[in-house]
Amino acid sequence: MTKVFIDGGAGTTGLEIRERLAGRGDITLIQLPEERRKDAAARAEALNAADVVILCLPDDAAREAVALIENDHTRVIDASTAHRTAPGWVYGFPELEPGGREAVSSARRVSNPGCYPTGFLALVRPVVREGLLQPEALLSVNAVSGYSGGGKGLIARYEDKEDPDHTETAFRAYGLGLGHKHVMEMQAHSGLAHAPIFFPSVVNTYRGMITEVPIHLSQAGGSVAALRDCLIAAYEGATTVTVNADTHAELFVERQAGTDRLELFVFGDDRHGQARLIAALDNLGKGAAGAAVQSLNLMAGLPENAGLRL
Ligand SMILES: NC(=O)C1=CN([C@@H]2O[C@H](COP(=O)(O)OP(=O)(O)OC[C@H]3O[C@@H](n4cnc5c(N)ncnc54)[C@H](OP(=O)(O)O)[C@@H]3O)[C@@H](O)[C@H]2O)C=CC1
Ligand SMILES: CC(=O)N[C@@H](CCC(=O)OP(=O)(O)O)C(=O)O
Repeated sequence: MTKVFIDGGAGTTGLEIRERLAGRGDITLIQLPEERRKDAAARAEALNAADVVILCLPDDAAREAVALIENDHTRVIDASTAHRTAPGWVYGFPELEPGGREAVSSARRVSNPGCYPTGFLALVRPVVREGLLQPEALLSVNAVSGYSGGGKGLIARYEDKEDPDHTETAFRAYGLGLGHKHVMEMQAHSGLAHAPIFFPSVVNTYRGMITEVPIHLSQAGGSVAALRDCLIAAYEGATTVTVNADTHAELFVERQAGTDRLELFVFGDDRHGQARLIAALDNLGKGAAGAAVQSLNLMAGLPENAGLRL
């Protein structure tokens, strides 16, 4: 029986992870009473008693939680941005690189990928690795997220009419200063020499995400089929990542809402020399809780897809 403690278990991602672990006979959850869930001493005790801890905290609190671990036994999955490019941390995306599954299985410290980078990297990393796209390529990423992607604070902004920043707008672009916290992660794990230009946005729906990378075929593989074949080969045998060969799909942001799947598409036309690489996922699924539970399963030697919504 694997003992798991979710630090930040009352937050948006923490609650999603709890739902996926509920009723499982192979996991025991260590839980703190509501009044002690932010008490450093209580957290330290739970962090050190667990086999695996999952940090669903703001970045600074996640760093603090890691510092509170004083033994060699407790293994960590950090859902925050704090350690995604940090030395000594394994990137918790088992399908992304050959050997990724083994790396996560044996890791003591795993950083859970960001929701936007999950879609971007799934599309771009295999194409760079196989040499269809030069590392010097200059890319852009357009993405749209459900508002749960911003956690309790952003959920309140959309759902609580008393919130000072309440909005009912359908579409909101943000990160316009081009310094979004996910950009470094996207560059570091893609193998690109230059950071992509990132255009994130939020729509007035709770969950779901679409991430797109537009590409000129003259700098990427030469044909739509070459790009699609590259992705199909990269994810052969993967169960959470699939490549859909539909060339005329209409994509709704909620397409994978409520699932832990990551679905990839390559649209385009060789005659126009352009392609659109698109990923559909749930920001709270493969973009957060689903990925964390998948890593937990691998680290604990349990069936990789246990508890996942596939
Ligand atoms: N939402 C998403 O789609 C995704 C989120 N993430 C990342 O996951 C992490 C959690 O995000 P999310 O669940 O959305 O955020 P939430 O704001 O919904 O939840 C964070 C939780 O952490 C608690 N918390 C804050 N500080 C402390 C502390 N010092 N000790 C104990 N608990 C604390 C908060 O308490 P309180 O309830 O009192 O505020 C809250 O319950 C973040 O780093 C985020 O970037 C990653 C990918 C996707
Ligand atoms: C809609 C929205 O606000 N999304 C969040 C990203 C959510 C997420 O992925 O959190 P991590 O940074 O831990 O990966 C944002 O852009 O900051």
